[in-house]
Amino acid sequence: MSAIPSVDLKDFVSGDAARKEKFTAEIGAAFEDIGFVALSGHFLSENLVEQLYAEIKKFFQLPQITKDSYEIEGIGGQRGYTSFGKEHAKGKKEGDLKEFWHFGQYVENNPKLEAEYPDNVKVNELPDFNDVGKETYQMLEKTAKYVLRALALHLELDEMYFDEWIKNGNSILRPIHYPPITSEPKNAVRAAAHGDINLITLLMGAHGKGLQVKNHQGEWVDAIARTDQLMINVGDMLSRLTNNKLKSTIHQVVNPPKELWGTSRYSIPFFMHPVSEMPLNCLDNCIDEDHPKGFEDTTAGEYLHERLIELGLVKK
Ligand SMILES: O=C(O)CCC(=O)C(=O)O
Ligand SMILES: [Fe+2]
Repeated sequence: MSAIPSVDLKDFVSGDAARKEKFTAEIGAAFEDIGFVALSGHFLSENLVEQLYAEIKKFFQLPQITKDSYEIEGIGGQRGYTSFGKEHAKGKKEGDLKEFWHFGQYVENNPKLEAEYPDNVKVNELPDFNDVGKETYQMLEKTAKYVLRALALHLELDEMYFDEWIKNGNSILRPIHYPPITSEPKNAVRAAAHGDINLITLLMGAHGKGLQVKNHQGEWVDAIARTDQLMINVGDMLSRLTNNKLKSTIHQVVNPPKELWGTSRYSIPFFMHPVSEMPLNCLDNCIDEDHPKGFEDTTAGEYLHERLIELGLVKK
């Protein structure tokens, strides 16, 4: 049996109260324990997923000089391309063995946020890349909205509690390419052990081996999803908000065995962020004598800024 429980979002949106409660209880229990679930019944079609993989493979195969022209100074890697080895996990000096692209929010009817967020970057060489990225972004955002509604119910909040904070939120869709390994990586790994910064992460591409999650015994367990499932996990923002009732579990992507060094890995996390004003102050109903308040008050914007400095993406 897999260490990661499976849930089906169709239960939540079925219109059947018992199925909705079942989904809420299952995902709530999983997020209080291992912090990860494999989710089917999401809003991504097979066709869209195939198209996105095709586009991102084409992008990462472009000449390095073309890719470099999409790496934009001064926006902390928040949009466009980030080259190989730039990002490192918190507290680690070796860069991760990956290059990636960022799609950001498509703001609607909000001039303040349009000014706050960097513009999305258009890849001129690939006519469909941008539209396919946008559609995937919006389908994952919709999936995340329902997952957060279930979590709100689990936390005994209003079902729509997160809705106002995630509308036009600062989420990021990050197609990642881990290239073939060509020489002994020493201490560097594809993605060193880390917790995600955001509220929740929806990960496409966890079908092969590589992603591992640290369980409560401190052992690394494989997190492998079926092809129709997204891997979903709690990020540090949600862990803070819930005073660590929901667990942001440390995970990593290990290097393959030497005979597979010649293969690339492609994965596509969607990091669900709220707007920067969202308070991350621990919820009152998550604080009691046995669970004293464990985190200082902050906002999503302040917290994100602090964490991007630690990752080497933003300078102080
Ligand atoms: O590549 C993966 O499967 C996971 C990547 C990851 O954990 C991350 O980018 O935060
Ligand atoms: Fe992660």
